[in-house]
Amino acid sequence: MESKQQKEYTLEEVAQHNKEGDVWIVVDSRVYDVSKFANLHPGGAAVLLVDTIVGKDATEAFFGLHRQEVLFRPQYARLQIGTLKGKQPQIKPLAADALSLVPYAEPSWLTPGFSSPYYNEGHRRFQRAMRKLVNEVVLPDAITCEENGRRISQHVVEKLAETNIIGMRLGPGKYLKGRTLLGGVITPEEFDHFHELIINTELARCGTRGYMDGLLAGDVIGLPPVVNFGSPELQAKVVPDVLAGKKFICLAISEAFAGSDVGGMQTYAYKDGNEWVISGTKKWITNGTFADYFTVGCKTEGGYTVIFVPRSDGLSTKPIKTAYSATAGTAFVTFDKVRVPLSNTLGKEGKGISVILSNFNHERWMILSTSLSTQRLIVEECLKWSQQRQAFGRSLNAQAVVRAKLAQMIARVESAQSWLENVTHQMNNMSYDEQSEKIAGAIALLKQYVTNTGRATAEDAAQIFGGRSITQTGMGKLVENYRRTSPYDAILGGAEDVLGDLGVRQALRRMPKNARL
Ligand code: HEM
Repeated sequence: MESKQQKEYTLEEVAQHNKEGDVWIVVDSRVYDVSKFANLHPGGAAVLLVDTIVGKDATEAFFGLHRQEVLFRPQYARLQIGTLKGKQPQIKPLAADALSLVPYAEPSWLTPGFSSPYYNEGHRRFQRAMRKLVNEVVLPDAITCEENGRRISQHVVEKLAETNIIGMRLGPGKYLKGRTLLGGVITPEEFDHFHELIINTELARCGTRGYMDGLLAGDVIGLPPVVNFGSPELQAKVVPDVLAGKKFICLAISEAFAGSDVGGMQTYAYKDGNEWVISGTKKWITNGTFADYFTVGCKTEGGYTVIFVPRSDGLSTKPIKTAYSATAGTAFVTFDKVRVPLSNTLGKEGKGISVILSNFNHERWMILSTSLSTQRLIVEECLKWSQQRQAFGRSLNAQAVVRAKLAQMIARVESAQSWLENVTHQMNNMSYDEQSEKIAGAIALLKQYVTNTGRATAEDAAQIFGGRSITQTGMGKLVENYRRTSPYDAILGGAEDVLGDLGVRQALRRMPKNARL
């Protein structure tokens, strides 16, 4: 906040204000009067009074200890009284839709001078609008909710509904017909999986993993079985309200008895007249604490069946404490003789496994694309930090060992991005069923690769950030969040090892019988 009245000062004038009760400092050519603030300073008053800081240009010390956003928070911006004579501040808040100029901070299609076969002008317009919306509406809520554990704010839900992001996150489909997408930057007919990839990428840049799931991930995985396998009557009753953000749905498959091995589910449904009666429990259900609807995997006579269950008497949810934020709404769900009409069956009775499996591909693709986006954010954090952090008399990136870590990080994120864009291109050109048959294995392998490399990058980032990587505020806050929560990506939607095996088994099934060296 540089107001017009602000004066210009020389370094000599600043130097006059160099004692307790009269403390001026310079950060990035901005002159601050921190005399009164000193006693409120979270880092203490004493650090502001040392010889090398008080009355001096403290830019280097400042950026060794604070993120630049500190300077732009209104309560701190108002401490600025002027600028250094003849100097212009170099660091300014970025526009809400700005791209980062740090190398590898953006995928190559967003890097000036680079081209891509996958994206057109519509994708670029869409990306800019998404970034703006995320920075202006989603990010402030993400930061607050990640910390206080409350569910996503209703005004954000309403914005996601108004822009039809809730619908778009399900992928291209009939439910988008006639809708205005992101203020009309593209038409529903243009919408493809690359737009959806952009949504995932931009949302994940908040760097708040619990909130990323709290951001209605339940809708993304719970609604497709209704859309793809529900009766027209059920769809008419459920889909519009969920897309409008008036109701929330979640996917209830995993149990304490069965996680990645869905065949081990024990929740049981039997028929009584024209109703299902459901009993059992579900665990780790994302958004379950606040969901109105549950898409439930049940054991039934002769197989498994997926059933749509509204919240009702007999269905109870309680929060599960996890290592990430309670904003995700992770729940333990209990069904105590819950009754729903037989017409709530999703897909064919006894054929629920194929409903669940076909849903998994999109879920895994969503998780890995958000995970990769945050992995890239961490690469950007490390590139910036290793440049600004001075240790042993020089920047961290002057150390070969740090550059070697950066090399690995960049290579991991870039290789995964190329693979992801290839897979996304295949999704654009295959039906839902074809995707299950042909690229379920590739998606599983790619998810294994992204989550495995993600954790390696989280560990490397922790070495680069040192103690800052274990604090939830300040310089290392994004690294801390990612390092704590990247293991989620390696588990949710199928454990990493299981997915690797699935990918190889699918390849082995397709091996020509006569393949020989
Ligand atoms: C305009 C001037 C300044 C403002 C508004 C400011 C504000 C803050 C804030 C908000 C924090 C909490 C951590 C965070 O949110 O990042 C903090 C921490 C800190 N500040 Fe400042 N600060 C200023 C100048 C300085 C200077 C010149 C020094 C010089 C050494 C300094 C040293 C520290 C230290 C040591 C911490 C604790 C860091 C940590 O826990 O890792 N601050 N400051």
